[in-house]
Amino acid sequence: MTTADEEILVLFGSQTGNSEAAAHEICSIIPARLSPSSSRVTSRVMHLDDFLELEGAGWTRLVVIVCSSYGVGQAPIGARKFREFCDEILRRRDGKEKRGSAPSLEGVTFALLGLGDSHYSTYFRNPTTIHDALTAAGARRAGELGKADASGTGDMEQSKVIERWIEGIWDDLAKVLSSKPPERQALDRARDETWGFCLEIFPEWRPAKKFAAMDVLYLSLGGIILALLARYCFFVIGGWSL
Ligand SMILES: Cc1cc2nc3c(=O)[nH]c(=O)nc-3n(C[C@H](O)[C@H](O)[C@H](O)COP(=O)(O)O)c2cc1C
Repeated sequence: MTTADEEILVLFGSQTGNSEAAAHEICSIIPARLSPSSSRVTSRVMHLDDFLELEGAGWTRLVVIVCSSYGVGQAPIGARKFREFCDEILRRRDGKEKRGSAPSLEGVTFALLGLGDSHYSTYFRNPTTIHDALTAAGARRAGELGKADASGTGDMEQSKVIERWIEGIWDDLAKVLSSKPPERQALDRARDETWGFCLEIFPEWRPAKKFAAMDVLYLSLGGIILALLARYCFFVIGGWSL
């Protein structure tokens, strides 16, 4: 008998496509490498920002993150909002931001492959920030923190480091999946608190007010009154003209 499917999200941010290619590769291998005979593991790949905004931060118990640094230690395309999210967690941890608290990511485990270039004085700043923020919020890291340096040479060439990290991560990921799963409430709480936190820092994400039942009632009443008025006018004007 097979048990329920388990989904792993592969989240990325990438300016020139390297992290994106690695994320897609990891996502395509996950089902074959991590599905035990008794269940099916599925995977989806998406931008870190889309995970927050479009997926409403629906944390799975295991996420794999692949992300580079861009600008001056900043986030690349598809990870800028996620970086703001991480910066805010660290500001609150360090007491630089007094209001509110950071979301709890207890129950979430992440694997992280970071890309950067050691020629920059801000080498690896973005992956480091992601790592520190997630752990500060209570998430646990699985496996080695991957550090793929675009200036690496020989054995440390970036593409080789990426392939080695991908080849070496499966036992760590399998260990997470074979361990006791977190309580459903823990992941629900991580999702709700992350989403609430995002609404604080990105107020523009607040959904436009939907029509409530009372709005529909008032609109219907308004329509009926208008129809009655029109009918009244029709008879009055009709009566005069006779
Ligand atoms: C304009 C520019 C700015 C960059 N800034 C940084 C940086 O601040 N820190 C860093 O570690 N790497 C930096 N990098 C290097 C990239 O992170 C590296 O090339 C990486 O492989 C890009 O991966 P991606 O294709 O997934 O974006 C920068 C690269 C460019 C082209």
